[in-house]
Amino acid sequence: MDKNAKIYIAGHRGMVGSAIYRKLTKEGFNNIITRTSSELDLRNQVAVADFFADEKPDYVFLAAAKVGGILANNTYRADFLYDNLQIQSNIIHSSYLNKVTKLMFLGSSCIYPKMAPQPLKEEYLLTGPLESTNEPYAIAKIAGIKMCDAYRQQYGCNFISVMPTNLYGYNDNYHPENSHVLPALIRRFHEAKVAQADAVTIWGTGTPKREFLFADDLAEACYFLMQTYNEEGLINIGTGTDVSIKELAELIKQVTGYSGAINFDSSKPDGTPRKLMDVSKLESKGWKHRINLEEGLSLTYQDYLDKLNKTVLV
Ligand SMILES: NC(=O)C1=CN([C@@H]2O[C@H](COP(=O)(O)OP(=O)(O)OC[C@H]3O[C@@H](n4cnc5c(N)ncnc54)[C@H](OP(=O)(O)O)[C@@H]3O)[C@@H](O)[C@H]2O)C=CC1
Ligand SMILES: C[C@H]1O[C@H](OP(=O)(O)OP(=O)(O)OC[C@H]2O[C@@H](n3cnc4c(=O)[nH]c(N)nc43)[C@H](O)[C@@H]2O)[C@@H](O)[C@@H](O)C1=O
Repeated sequence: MDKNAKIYIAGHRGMVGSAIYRKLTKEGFNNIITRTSSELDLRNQVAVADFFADEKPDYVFLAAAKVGGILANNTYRADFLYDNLQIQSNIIHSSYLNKVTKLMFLGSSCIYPKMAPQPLKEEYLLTGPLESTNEPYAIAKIAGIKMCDAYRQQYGCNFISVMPTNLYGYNDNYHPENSHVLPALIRRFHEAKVAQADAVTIWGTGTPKREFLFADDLAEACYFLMQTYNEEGLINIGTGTDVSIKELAELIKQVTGYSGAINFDSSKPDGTPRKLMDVSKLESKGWKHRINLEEGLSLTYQDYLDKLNKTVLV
């Protein structure tokens, strides 16, 4: 990528998009274009077509999506399917029409079958039933992978698909119900500490295992792959190690300095029992994560505290 290349980051205000923006700016790219969702609703086919025809970007990072944790995915099933299909279809098709040099589509580890062998290899895609809580989101993401492949096969477009594991970091969403587990627990433990509460309640049994990657590490991987990887299919991005939700809760308890008890609410869904990425394909290409969970959690908690000083969280 030339430093003057016109690069569109879709979703630049989100956790991932903002990390990619920071990385590209740090690397000296000076022609990055962005739009907020109120300036450009990516579900709107005509608006997206006009935007691409006017701007004609050279590279596209597709990091805009309807995103949320297990409860949001399960509750807003129609929105997760419709919004994501619309956003990605509009951007991918307009990228083809306007001869984008290269596009990166971001999927998610939830595209793999619920009971797939661990660690998850790229070849396990479409080999079994999906986890029901996030099936609509996963179906949209699988459609995105297949769309990138189809445009490559039929039109020769260099559109690639990357599958990040569960992410966390700066600019995360701390909504008490709709967020992912890691930001939800940072907020819950912090608020329990301030309120001197006796116990914090965690959803589910605490036994599911998850792999967590710091969003700035993901941005490094996306930058690396945008320059070096040009294949159809998919490539996992993760750390290759995971923890149970109970272990995560203990770590967050420590980082936030909370001293009470931890309870489990098994009426809430556990979701997929485990989704550990096989990162051998990525590592064989020369990329490895740098920030471990303990370090990333401290950075994220500090970001949460900074945010609390500036805004009132809903
Ligand atoms: N968070 C995670 O754990 C994981 C995320 N991913 C993937 O990474 C990508 C980014 O996720 P993340 O950064 O966490 O998500 P965020 O929710 O933090 O950011 C999503 C961004 O998408 C934009 N967006 C959403 N809907 C629209 C719309 N209709 N029109 C225009 N823009 C829209 C928002 O823009 P605005 O701010 O302007 O409203 C927002 O900035 C997604 O593809 C997601 O599936 C993959 C694996 C795990
Ligand atoms: C990234 C990924 O994110 C989603 O899948 P998920 O991995 O299941 O995500 P999650 O972070 O919401 O939960 C992880 C685990 O943690 C437990 N858990 C405990 N306590 C809280 C809690 O307070 N909030 C949340 N959200 N979960 C909690 C929860 O019960 C579950 O066992 C997808 O829908 C899909 O969209 C996707 O791709």
